Amino acid sequence: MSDSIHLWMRHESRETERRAPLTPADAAHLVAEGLRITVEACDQRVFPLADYIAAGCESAPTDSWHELAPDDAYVLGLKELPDDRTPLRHRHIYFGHAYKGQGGAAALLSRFTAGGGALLDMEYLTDDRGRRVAAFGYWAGYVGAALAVLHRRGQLTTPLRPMDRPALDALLEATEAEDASTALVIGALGRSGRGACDALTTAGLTPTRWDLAETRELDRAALLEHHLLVNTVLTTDPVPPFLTKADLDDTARRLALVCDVTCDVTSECNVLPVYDETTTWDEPVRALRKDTPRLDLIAIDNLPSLLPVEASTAFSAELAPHLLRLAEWDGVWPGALHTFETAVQAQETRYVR
Ligand SMILES: NC(=O)c1ccc[n+]([C@@H]2O[C@H](COP(=O)([O-])OP(=O)(O)OC[C@H]3O[C@@H](n4cnc5c(N)ncnc54)[C@H](O)[C@@H]3O)[C@@H](O)[C@H]2O)c1
Repeated sequence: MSDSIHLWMRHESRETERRAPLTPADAAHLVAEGLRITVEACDQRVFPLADYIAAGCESAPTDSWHELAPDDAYVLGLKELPDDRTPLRHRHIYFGHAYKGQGGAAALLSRFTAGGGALLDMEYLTDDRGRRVAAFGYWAGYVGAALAVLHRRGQLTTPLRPMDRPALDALLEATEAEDASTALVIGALGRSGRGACDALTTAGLTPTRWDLAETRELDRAALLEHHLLVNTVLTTDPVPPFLTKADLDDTARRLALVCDVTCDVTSECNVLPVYDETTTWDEPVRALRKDTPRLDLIAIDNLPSLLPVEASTAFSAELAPHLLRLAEWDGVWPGALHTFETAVQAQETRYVR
């Protein structure tokens, strides 16, 4: 039984974030297994609060975890916490983006150290073979590639709004005639890569698929021959960049659009160090070069939110079995805590030096 575990699913502070890490159906299963689950009200969440209450969860006001969540509750979320610099005393399960030298990482880790809490980062919940157990990658890749295709076909309407897969597929299929674009997906064997390839296939294209083997010795000329590049690489070690500013100025390149699903913009591991800022739902496309020839960028870091039901349902199904194992503190959890503690130690060592 897991009756000592209290999960507190918080409100997401990003207005565009409609996903949830746990669906009402999976919450019902966890409650039946003895977990206590509190769900904060969240206007934009795709699943109504009433569905969680019907599933046996308790409710709490928006953003109330600071004051109301007991110290031993696990605060569950997806994206960033409000940036208010308060010390963090709980164990938080979410995507912290704090271990790869990203902007704001040191400040976030310091908040945990100050409050005595811990980050159990969803990106670092891994199995015995080091593979992530729960990820949104597939739908990120799917949506990213779909947006790229629609932009190339002049069919991308802004601002972007969440939809469901049948509606997105209908757009891709309706615009397929006469599109002779060549598309390259790098990281094609991963989750996002598979999603990207599936969307491109739905759109009637046949993507070139590169993964580790094909980039070991990067064929830059072949890369620049494609009209569209979708980057879905996940690397934790710095590698030589796939694109440089010199490539952007290459007048012979055919490459006209880059969709960076990875969005590791401020990280040391960024394989596309040719831009500094992600793009948004309001302005999803930015020109990196206006001529020589034109090169556009799509780099949206919350792509799966555009298909919130499909993305949440897939993610929750992967995560829920691991939440059940919090009580025994086995499986993915000790490793996630160790990763956090290692990051904190590394930060403290840097400060001492
Ligand atoms: N933009 C978004 O909204 C969004 C959402 C979810 C995930 N992501 C990001 O997408 C990225 C991919 O996630 P994933 O779940 O697909 O990861 P994954 O581990 O499933 O796949 C990554 C792939 O990259 C390949 N790879 C690693 N280094 C490579 C290299 N040097 N050359 C070629 N291929 C290489 C791996 O072999 C693997 O197949 C991550 O950085 C993740 O954070 C972005």
